[in-house]
Amino acid sequence: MSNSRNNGLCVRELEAEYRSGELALGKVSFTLPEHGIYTILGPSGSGKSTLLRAITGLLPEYRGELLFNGSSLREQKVLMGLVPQNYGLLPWKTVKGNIRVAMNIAHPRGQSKQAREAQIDQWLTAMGIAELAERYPLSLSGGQQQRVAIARAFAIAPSLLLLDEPFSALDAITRETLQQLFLEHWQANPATALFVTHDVDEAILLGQKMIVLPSSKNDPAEIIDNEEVFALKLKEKRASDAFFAQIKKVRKVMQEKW
Ligand SMILES: Nc1ncnc2c1ncn2[C@@H]1O[C@H](COP(=O)(O)OP(=O)(O)OP(=O)(O)O)[C@@H](O)[C@H]1O
Repeated sequence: MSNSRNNGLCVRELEAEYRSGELALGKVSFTLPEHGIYTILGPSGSGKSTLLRAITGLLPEYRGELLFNGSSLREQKVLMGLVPQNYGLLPWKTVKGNIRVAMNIAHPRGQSKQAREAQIDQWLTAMGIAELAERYPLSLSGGQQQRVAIARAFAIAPSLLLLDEPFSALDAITRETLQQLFLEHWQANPATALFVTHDVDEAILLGQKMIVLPSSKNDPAEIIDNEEVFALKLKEKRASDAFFAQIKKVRKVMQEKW
């Protein structure tokens, strides 16, 4: 039986390998409360994508436990929105078609066709890409494809939202705009979210906690509380003392663990 106390995603001693005897992800444990957002930092190869793959079910073999709302994640149907590193868009579908397919799969007996189309239009407008609706993914820039992937992930109203470096292809200004957009939409459409990034500032700006994976798979991950920064408005965060203090803290952990 689940209760509100253990609602959310619980990762217990999760460990994975692709080749026998070679750890891709060391033992990682954390509890992400329902509608919470944690960011994940880690050096290249530390297992960030592997962790997301285990959660989505794309990596069927792992040791340890994954619980959602108190029960095994694998034994229940949890609607997940994934923004993968390569955006994962279907090249033969238009922008609108990509979002439509995801919505049809996620909610096969959902709203009327008309309501669904209106919702797709709303998400495209929210992400500032309404004019790209009939374009095909290969004709879009990396940043535009990322917006489509984010719109698609939000449009299915997932319980779990998993983002693997979603803003990596963007210039600094567009990245800031999308961070703002992302936070606004996450607040209005709360999902339990894990956000992988290589960018320390971004991890501190977006996460209630930061999970820092070590380079050695035998060391434990470091979990850094970030509620003070998280409580501020995004625009205020960058100039706050708390933000600079967190940068120092995260860099110290990186020096010790990377
Ligand atoms: N399909 C695969 N087959 C074999 N080994 C893999 C596979 N995918 C990842 N690995 C290995 O697992 C380890 C963790 O990889 P993963 O992609 O999870 O790291 P990451 O932290 O996401 O890296 P990056 O920041 O570079 O994206 C690495 O040593 C990698 O070489």
